[in-house]
Amino acid sequence: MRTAYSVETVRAAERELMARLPEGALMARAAAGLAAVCAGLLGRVYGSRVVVLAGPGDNGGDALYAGARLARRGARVTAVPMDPQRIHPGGLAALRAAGGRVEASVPRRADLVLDGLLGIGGRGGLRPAAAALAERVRADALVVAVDLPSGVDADTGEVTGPAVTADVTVTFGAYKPGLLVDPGASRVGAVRLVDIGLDLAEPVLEALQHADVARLLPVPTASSDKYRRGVVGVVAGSEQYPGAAVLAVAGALRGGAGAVRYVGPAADAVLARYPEVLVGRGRVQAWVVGPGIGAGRAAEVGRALADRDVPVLVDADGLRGLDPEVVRGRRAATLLTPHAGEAAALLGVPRESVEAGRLAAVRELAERYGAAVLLKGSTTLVAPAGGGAVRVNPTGTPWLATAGSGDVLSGLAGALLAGGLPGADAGSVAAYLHGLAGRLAADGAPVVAQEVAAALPAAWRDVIS
Ligand SMILES: NC(=O)C1=CN([C@@H]2O[C@H](COP(=O)(O)OP(=O)(O)OC[C@H]3O[C@@H](n4cnc5c(N)ncnc54)[C@H](O)[C@@H]3O)[C@@H](O)[C@H]2O)[C@@H](O)CC1
Ligand SMILES: [K+]
Repeated sequence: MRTAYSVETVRAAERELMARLPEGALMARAAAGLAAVCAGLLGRVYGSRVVVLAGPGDNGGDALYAGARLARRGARVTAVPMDPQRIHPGGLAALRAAGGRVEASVPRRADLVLDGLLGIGGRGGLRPAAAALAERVRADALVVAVDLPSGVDADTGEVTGPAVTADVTVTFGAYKPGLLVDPGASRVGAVRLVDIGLDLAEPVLEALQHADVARLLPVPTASSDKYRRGVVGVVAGSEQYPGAAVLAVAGALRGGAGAVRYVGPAADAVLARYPEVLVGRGRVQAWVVGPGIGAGRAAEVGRALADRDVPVLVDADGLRGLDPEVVRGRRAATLLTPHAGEAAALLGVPRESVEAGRLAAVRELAERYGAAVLLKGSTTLVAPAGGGAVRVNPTGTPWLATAGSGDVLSGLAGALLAGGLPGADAGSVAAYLHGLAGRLAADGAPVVAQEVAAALPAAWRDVIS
């Protein structure tokens, strides 16, 4: 499991460690790790041109000390302070002693730029002085962000004004949520973690890895029959959107359902493609309701939710007008799977505010509905029902933003619910497999939803091998 920690937790761990170490030891560790990554990126340090954008705090200190290390190895290092009156004194002295220079404006030529403007102490987008420096960075220089790209909020990934876009981010002690959640995540480039010995408490964000998914996947045993493996009831599709039913069923079948029971007006289309499907109501171990059902079918959603002891996934049109009290009153797991627009409608806010504050939105929905919530998007997030760490999905490809892809995901997550996984596990494992299948199917080229479903077995095998 990859874990990310809040600024508060990182600062607490830092205080605790600093109390036991000589003054400056922690910053020296950070700077040494940073300089080593930069040296690796430069290949040849001697004679290279390095620019250090130095902010007023310790982030600038890290960058200046790293600059000093590179200068000692023969790099031509120029520091440009954001505010000449406020620059880390120790870092500045070290850089000068190593032969580095200080200039008021960004040099025209650079091989590597260290963004040490703001770290975890940054609040909001870059203010004008910092933004002006960041803008002058030449596109052909490698940009290495110190701890995080300046202007990205460490706790949320929110970007509320100008911000740096890095090729590489060297982060200290722990991943911060802002490195893993969009829009911040799309500005970090490759992330390198430098261990500085922090002893960290609870993470606020986690990302599953292959081994975690392999451990969570329900695998049939010799004593399993189709009912124990889970029957998934799929209420999906309409005359207008029969394909949504076919794709949700495909996801459920490929997700390891013992059987799929289809309820809705697209039975012919479903059976034509999957003759193994049962049609009509009956006992199920989980319901998937909503993909492509269109408007005016709230009664069917209500009927699934009224089955209080059976896990239910609600997606797409099923989410319209969903009553928090009904969801909160359920005993079995409920998993809601909105995209940003649907989440915005549930929260009564504009879509843009969900996209800008994805972590806050998914937490708020989980809290309001007392349900696990999977918020789809460029970084899919899954919040558990009872609070606790949010999962961020590390797999996926932009090619997955294709019609019907979400229907496959719903069926897949429904199969995992039927297999006995709790809501947030079902959602995060489904997102992981779906993203992996998308990558395998797309392989750098456009992909359609059916192919994502067809690639699920390959993704499954990849995870367990
Ligand atoms: N906490 C830790 O465990 C460690 C922290 N270290 C470094 O220290 C950094 C944090 O240092 P600081 O607490 O000094 O904070 P920062 O260096 O992130 O920023 C501090 C100052 O920037 C200014 N500022 C804030 N928002 C701004 C904005 N939007 N535009 C312009 N100026 C703004 C404020 O004056 C603020 O006091 C970390 O990111 C990391 O680089 C490392 O040295 C190692 C250990
Ligand atoms: K930075």
